[in-house]
Amino acid sequence: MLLGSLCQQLRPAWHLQAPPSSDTCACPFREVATSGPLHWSNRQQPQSKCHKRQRRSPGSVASLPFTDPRNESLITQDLDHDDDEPTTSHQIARPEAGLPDRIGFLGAGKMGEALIRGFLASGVSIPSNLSASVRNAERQRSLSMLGIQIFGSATDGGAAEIAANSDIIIIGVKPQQAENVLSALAPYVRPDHLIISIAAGIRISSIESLLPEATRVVRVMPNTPCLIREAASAYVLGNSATPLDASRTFALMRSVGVAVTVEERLMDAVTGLSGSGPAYVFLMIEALADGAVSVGLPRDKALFLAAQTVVGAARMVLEGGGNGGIAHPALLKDHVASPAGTTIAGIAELEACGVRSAFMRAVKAAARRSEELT
Ligand SMILES: NC(=O)C1=CN([C@@H]2O[C@H](COP(=O)(O)OP(=O)(O)OC[C@H]3O[C@@H](n4cnc5c(N)ncnc54)[C@H](O)[C@@H]3O)[C@@H](O)[C@H]2O)C=CC1
Ligand SMILES: O=C(O)[C@@H]1CCC=N1
Repeated sequence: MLLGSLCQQLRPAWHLQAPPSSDTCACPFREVATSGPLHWSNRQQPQSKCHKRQRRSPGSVASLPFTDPRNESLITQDLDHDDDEPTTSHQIARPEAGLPDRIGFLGAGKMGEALIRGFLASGVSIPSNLSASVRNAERQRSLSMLGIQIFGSATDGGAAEIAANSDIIIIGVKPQQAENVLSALAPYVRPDHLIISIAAGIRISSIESLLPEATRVVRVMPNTPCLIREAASAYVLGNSATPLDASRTFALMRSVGVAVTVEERLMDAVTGLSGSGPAYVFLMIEALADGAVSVGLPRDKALFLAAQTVVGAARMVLEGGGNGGIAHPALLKDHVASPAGTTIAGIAELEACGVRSAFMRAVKAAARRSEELT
């Protein structure tokens, strides 16, 4: 109720778009909802979809004065991702064959495994359509427990096996290993392959220069919450990637979280923010819990409350803007801080420690490092 009244006060300044007046949504996404060729599903597709289905809004505060990226993506891309629906048989189609895409990983470490587990959990793929080229014997054993096909090192025959058994090939090695692995892959790349690189810093032009002419390449920056289907990913198309490749990439990444398109010059910024960001937040959660432990809270309860506080606050930003929009965090912050209260005392300490500047510097430093990896 308090949030609602704040919204009323601030709506003229912050809320630019009037919501649809009835339950019948006229958004453009409705038009494309049934037209996408991408889903190979034995479930009946919904009759219509619109942006209203993306998030349930628990209240409204005030939307930021820009287009919500969730709507932008969903208007041009087709993927049904409803948390209430079962998550099976929702694989991405290989349009030429009318079959699900087979996805092969060249390198499947922490990020590759997070993607594999996320794809399996979402139902966007099934074990028999997934494979990985894995160098390390212990990882081969642990990944084979997922039921996916395992091949050896990419530079020792694995790349050929992955190419022969995949429609989409994900480059999942460290940036420093990408050149060797791409060179090993190059002789086996077919025109129908889609190559997705998740390597930080490695430019599309570098990838394309190592592969046959007109290879279809997409660069993606995911993050580890793919594992629990809460990723924030960004992607950019290479010169020969088709609109269908964009849709397949979007469908894959949307199945494990949210995904937006950006220009390639912004991929370093994305890497510094959402690629590396989970680590900043883990550190923040640990530090919040440490603070609570230092004033007497048991460790387990401190961690639990700290993590849920971050989840709750993030969801208020994502869902509190009304009509599915994003709320301004400053407004939400003001609403927690009472005059002469506890919160403003805590905030004064954070400001004295330069916490804003520290977060800004962290993102900038990580983005700079991404630039250096080129
Ligand atoms: N870890 C993260 O949060 C994120 C990582 N990335 C990117 O994902 C890529 C992988 O990162 P991580 O998973 O963290 O690293 P990782 O070191 O855990 O995984 C890389 C894997 O590639 C394997 N590998 C190396 N050479 C190989 C070869 N010739 N054949 C087969 N496998 C080989 C390694 O044994 C290892 O298991 C990097 O390029 C990174 O920039 C992108 C977004 C987030
Ligand atoms: O730390 C790294 O280099 C990778 C890229 C983004 C997140 N982790």
